[in-house]
Amino acid sequence: MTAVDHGSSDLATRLVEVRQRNASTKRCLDEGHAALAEARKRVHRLQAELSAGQQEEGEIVEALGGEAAAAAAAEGVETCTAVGSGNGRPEPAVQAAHEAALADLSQQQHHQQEQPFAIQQQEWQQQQQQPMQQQQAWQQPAMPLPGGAHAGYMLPAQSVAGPAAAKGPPPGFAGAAAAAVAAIPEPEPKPVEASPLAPFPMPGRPPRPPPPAAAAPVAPPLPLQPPPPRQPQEPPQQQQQQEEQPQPEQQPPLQQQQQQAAAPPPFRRTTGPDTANDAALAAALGAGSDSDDEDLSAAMQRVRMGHRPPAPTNAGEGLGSAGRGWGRGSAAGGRGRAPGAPPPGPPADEAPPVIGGSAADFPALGARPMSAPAPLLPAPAVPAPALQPTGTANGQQPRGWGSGAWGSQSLLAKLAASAPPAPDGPAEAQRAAQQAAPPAGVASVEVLEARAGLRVPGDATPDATRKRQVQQQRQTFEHKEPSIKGGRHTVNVVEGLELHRGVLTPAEQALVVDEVERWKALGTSGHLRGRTFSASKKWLPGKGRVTMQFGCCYNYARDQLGRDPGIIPDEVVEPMPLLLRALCRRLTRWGLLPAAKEPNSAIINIYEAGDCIPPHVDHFDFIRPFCTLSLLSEQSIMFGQRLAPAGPGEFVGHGGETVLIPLPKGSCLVLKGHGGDSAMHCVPPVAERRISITLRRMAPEHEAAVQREVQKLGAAHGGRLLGFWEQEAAGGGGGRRGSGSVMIK
Ligand SMILES: O=C(O)CCC(=O)C(=O)O
Ligand SMILES: [Fe+2]
Repeated sequence: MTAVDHGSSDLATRLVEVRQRNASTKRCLDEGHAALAEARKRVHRLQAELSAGQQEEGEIVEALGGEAAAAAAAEGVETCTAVGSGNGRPEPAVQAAHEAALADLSQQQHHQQEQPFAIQQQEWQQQQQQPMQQQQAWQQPAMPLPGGAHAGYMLPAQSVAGPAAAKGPPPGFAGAAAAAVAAIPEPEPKPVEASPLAPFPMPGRPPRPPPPAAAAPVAPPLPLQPPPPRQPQEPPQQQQQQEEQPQPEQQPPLQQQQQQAAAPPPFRRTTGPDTANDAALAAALGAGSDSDDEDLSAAMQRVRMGHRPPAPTNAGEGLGSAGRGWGRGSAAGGRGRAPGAPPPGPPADEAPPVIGGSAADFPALGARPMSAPAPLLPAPAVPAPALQPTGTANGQQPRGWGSGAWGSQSLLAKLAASAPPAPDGPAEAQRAAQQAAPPAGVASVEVLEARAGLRVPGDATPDATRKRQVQQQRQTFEHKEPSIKGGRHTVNVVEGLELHRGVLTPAEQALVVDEVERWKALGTSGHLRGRTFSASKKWLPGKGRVTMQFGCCYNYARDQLGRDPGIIPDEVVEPMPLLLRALCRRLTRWGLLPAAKEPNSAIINIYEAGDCIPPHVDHFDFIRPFCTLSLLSEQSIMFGQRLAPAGPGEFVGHGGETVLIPLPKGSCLVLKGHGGDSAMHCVPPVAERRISITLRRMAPEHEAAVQREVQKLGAAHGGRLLGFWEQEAAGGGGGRRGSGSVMIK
């Protein structure tokens, strides 16, 4: 055989080998695809099953009525009292019966609400006498927590250290297929078509005997303990995997325990400074006079003199000046009370009783329109502020409300363009800020923020410094529980949550609160478009949560017109005010949210003492991550794999387990991962007035639909829609009662 023969035979052998290997790889790939398809199908099936279960559950609970359901829950019956939830789809007759029952409740609520609570207390006391490690954990939260048994404790404001464990392949797959499947991102949690975990989604539970803890009294009281002081710098943490094999519980470090025992700093009040009017600023900036302070002042003055409704007397009050966030009542609400502690909220003689209940009970946005949408007026003889062409934000300009038709883009573009680079240290920050200082005549990001009403004029703290300070305080959380899916898995209920403190300084909080109060006054007097503003009927004390939504209309529950929970594009609401857009821009500029996910919608919740928001998972019409900002008082948000109302203003977790995270004033809680996708959350009755601003970005298809409707409405009137703040800035007196909006060609 010649050398050439040898060569070609080697090649032939190699060819066979390579072909075999390729065939094998292809087989694995096919297997991977098949496994993926199966997994997707399974997820879809489970979600459909869940949706159907929720619906059935809602109907049963609806039929039972709030009180009976609460009693059932207190008796350990597995029930999720999503009374009247959108998933429940109550028939009109059932709905009417429910309304009547609730009306009765409003007459007799005092007596009726005592019963479930009494039952719970009794059971709780009985349970206290049982020497269970689990209960000791509740009583002694600062002590080491037993594995998986620490129910309902106040989650220490503590970062979770440690790298995320590598996510192993799902059981049953091996080799390349397993790797392929393991590498697949979690399927989009969208496919629940009927009502994906919408309003107060009480996810259905597979039929199985209740776990031992479920039969226990639902009220594992939480210890009243102050949240620990802010931690100094903490390195960024990797996300925890959602479900892991059981691991030994981590014991809180001694230092942290001591910090928890420390008394909170005194609560102080200040009066917020008057706010600059963002509308006037936007108009002036939009007209190209971004450095013309005279124009700005004149426009602001015009707004203040002519079009500003009287602010409520409490506007701007109640802000802790220290910004440290240890407000009173951080452990208030829900099942998070210490044994023997009084119910949450203000003293009994001034606190209205809270009735737990349905989506419809709470002033759920869009649950039912409180008033007919404001009629459109013909185009007024008001000159439109000349708006600049849209700019780019961090290179990725969100579409929708942020662009064109609804307002000045120029300010936001400048905000983004003038953002200083990320610094590495304090000196670096200063240098970076100086280097990034815009040339003469170009407004800096600090100035632009001030013009948007977000930053106090004269506050020259470099944006880069603020960004670094906030980033250094990022906190992540861990609370592992046995997975409700069963098996040996545990789940970190709060995986993916991030708490960022100091996103707004106390003075900035005052600015924002002042604006929110002003918007509320506009809404109360009927000056905001359609369903932008939604107030409680107030026929049930304690349910007076006022809500305002900007950017899109969102149905928490099925509405009177039979529309499902989710974004309702044809209910056009006010666009995002400039202040909120500047705030969203800050969040992306500082890296709290990805630039591509900059929020374009907002829901503002104004809680009076005793108000709450029932358990829910935010609708998947909004993408993750999203976030919620806290103002006025520090209150706690509760998370759990499954949460359900268990009595008046009482929420209980699956097996009694809940996690409370105190939300300091000026902080921003980012929700994603398990904490944003799967775990439920609620805000138990608040002890003090609180405002939260939930900022979310619509999924692209919804954003497009909303935009279409806005344009359609504009075109139908031969112009385009202006937001209320644009009208104010235009000096057109927007906010004429009933108008809600004007058209400007
Ligand atoms: O008030 C909060 O912090 C939470 C609000 C919330 O969960 C929501 O708007 O979906
Ligand atoms: Fe929420």
